[in-house]
Formats: sequence, structure tokens, C-alpha cells
Amino acid sequence: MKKISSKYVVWLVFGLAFMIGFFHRYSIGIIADPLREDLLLSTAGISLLSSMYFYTYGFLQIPCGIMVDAQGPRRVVLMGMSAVFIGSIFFALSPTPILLYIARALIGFGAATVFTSIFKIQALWFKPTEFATIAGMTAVIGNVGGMLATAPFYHLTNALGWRGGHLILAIITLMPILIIYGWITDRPPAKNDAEEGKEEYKKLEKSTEKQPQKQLQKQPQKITEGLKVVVSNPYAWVNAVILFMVFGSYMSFSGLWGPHFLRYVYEIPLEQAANLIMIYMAGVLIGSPAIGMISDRLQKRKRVLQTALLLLVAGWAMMILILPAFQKMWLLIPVLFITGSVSISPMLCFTNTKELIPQEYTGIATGFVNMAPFFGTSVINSLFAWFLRTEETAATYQAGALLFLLAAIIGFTASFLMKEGLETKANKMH
Ligand SMILES: N[C@@H](Cc1c[nH]cn1)C(=O)NCC(=O)O
Repeated sequence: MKKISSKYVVWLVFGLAFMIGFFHRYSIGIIADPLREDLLLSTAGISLLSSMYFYTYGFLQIPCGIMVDAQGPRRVVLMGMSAVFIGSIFFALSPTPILLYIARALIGFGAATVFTSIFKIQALWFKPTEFATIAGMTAVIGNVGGMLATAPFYHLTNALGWRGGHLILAIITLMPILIIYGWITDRPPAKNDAEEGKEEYKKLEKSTEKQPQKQLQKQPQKITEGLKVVVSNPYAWVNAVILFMVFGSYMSFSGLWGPHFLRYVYEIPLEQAANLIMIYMAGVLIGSPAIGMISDRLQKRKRVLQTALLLLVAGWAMMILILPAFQKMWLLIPVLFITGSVSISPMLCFTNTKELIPQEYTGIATGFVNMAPFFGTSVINSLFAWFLRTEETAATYQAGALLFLLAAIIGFTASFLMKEGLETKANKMH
């Protein structure tokens, strides 16, 4: 069967898998009420159901990265999306909450395989100088999945119920599975090698081809070696710290505390506050590829990220301290948009990590730094909740939100410790 040779199509198919994974991440809120009614779930039960995904996803990032480096992204995503497919069907047919939890964990496990795989695909198919742009586009495609899990999923489940909605999701999940199985290879066809950087593909061939027995026996050694290379690299830790702080705040603000913060601090109805979060998300969607493109054009990661993080510090300071003090509501919209667009700038940390670590360990490196935002979100969410422990007022929400400002300042400070990796890698290749 003739395989797909366009890197954009290959990326798009993996992107579809990423979009489906993101969809599941944010899908529980919309179906919480019918789940409560049908399976008698409490609020704590709904929260646990949603968290099952995040726990499995966060903890599995390194194992998924190891598998991607050892087996290649195609096989790993095929396994992962099959788990999402089976999980969606179990979810749709679950007669009891326990089965629902197991199904959700299975979906989380499957979805966890995609991010490290898509980064490996990007490393294998795209030039280093295109990497930040395509990584930015990957964030867009994921977030579109998250947005589809809101109003469109609400209408779908209104028409078909939450069980019907999950059966439709299972059918959609078959699409990337079938295309990847039939038409996608881990690496570009050999004829493109010269164009795309022959040496790199040769190296990768070793880690992704069906390997002879002798090489397979070396796998555990390679895994230990890969983990050592990544964990002992101080610059990977710097990127993880920035991701912990900045993506932790971004997910905490957009996924949990944002609407209530705006509602209390700006004294507006919750519905209007939720609409304002969409402005922040619009900033994320536009900022992500724009920052990636600027970074690729300038061939700089560190400087571009630092500029964006400085704007982020200013954005949070305006939103949390300055605008509420002066009640400048009209300024809130551009400030939210700009804050959203620079909140996504740490996508450059993934790119930077990939550039500092040998390509055969891109999966492990991506998995390692991608654990940080998930731990960051849970820590920041809990600390924020601590500020609200006695009462929910404008003052307590403002105090909680200062965590976002503090996290941005720490992220910005940490960025001075980053090491630029692009030039070194490009020089080696050409
Ligand atoms: N777009 C980033 C960060 C993110 C998380 N939620 C919404 N955006 C991303 O894709 N991170 C990697 C991941 O696995 O979620």
C-alpha cells in the first residue's frame, strides 16, 4: 500500500488523535448532570472521574516517551488510540460508576501516548527550523479539541445522550487508527532523505525499525541511558520548572479558577466571565503558532520566550492588581487576549528540550518535561483553593490569583538559565 509522504498530512493525522485526546480531557463538565442522574454520582465522584484522566495522563508521560523512543510513534499511537476506542465504548456502555472510572482511566492512558508521539513525528518529519511553528500548531489543534468538548458536545449529548455521544467519539477514534495503520510510517520515505536531513533519519531508523534480536536485547540499556541523559540535563529541568509554573497557571486559570476570579474581582455575572475566558483562549490559539513562527524566523527560543514571559508578568499584574484598582473594564479584553497569547509561549520549552537532547531520546525528553504542567496544575489549584478556604470574596480570589503572577515571575527568572539549542543542532545537521 502506498504510504503518505506529505509531512503535513502525517502531522494532521497525529493531530487528529491529539485533538480526540484533548476532547476527552475537557468533556466531563458538559455531561456531569446526566451522569449524576443516571449513575447517582456525587460531585466528588464527578471530580474523581475527571481527574482519573489527568492522573493517568501525567504519570504515564515518561513511560510513553520511553515506548515512543523504543517502538516508534506509529505503534505507540496505534496502541494508545485503541485504548481510547475501547475506553469510549466501555464508557458508553457502563452500567456502574466503577466501570465508568476504569473506562476513563483507559481513555487517559490512551490519550497520554499522543503528545510524546506527535513530538517524535515532528522531529522525524520536519526540519529543526520548522519545529517551533509546528509545535505551536500542535497546541492549537489540541485546544480546538478542548473547545469542541464545550458547546458542540453539549448539543451532541442533548441529541444522543452521554452514552450516544461516547459511541460517536469511539467511531471518530477509528479514523486516525485506520489511517495510521494503513498509510503512515514513522519516517519519511527514503527518497526524501536528502531533502530532510539524511543523517538524522538514519539514526532514527535504528530506534524505530523492526530491530534484530541483538538490538532488542540492548533496549533496557538504551532506556536507562536515555533516562540518564534527560534527567541529568540541567536545562531539561529549567524547561520543566517554566512549564510547571506557567502552564500550571494557564491550566488552573482556564480550566478552573478563571471564571470565578473574573466574576468576583470584576463584579460581573458568571456567564459574562465565562465569555471573557474565551477571549483568553482566543489569545492562546493565535499566540501559539505566532510565537512558534517568530521563534523559527529568528532562530531563537530563549529570547523569544523571555520577551513573552515578561509580557505575561505584565498581563497578570494588570489583570490582578492594576485594572481592579482602577476599574478599567474596557482594558480587560485586550489584557486577557495578550495574557492568553503569551501564556502558551512555554511550548518553546518543549522545542528547546528536543534541541538539547539527542534525537533518539526525543520521546523520553518530551515525556519528562510534559509531566511538569500536570503537577503544576494540581499544586496551583490546591494552593488557590487554600486562599478560598474560609470565604469566597474579591479579596480572596485576588490573593489566590497572585499565585499566577508569582509563577510567571519565577518562570521568567528561570528562563535566564535556559540554554539556546537551535544553532548547535542546525550546525551539526548541515
Ligand atoms: N497546549 C499545551 C498545553 C495545554 C494544556 N491544556 C491546554 N493546553 C499542550 O498541549 N501540552 C501537552 C499536553 O499533553 O497537554
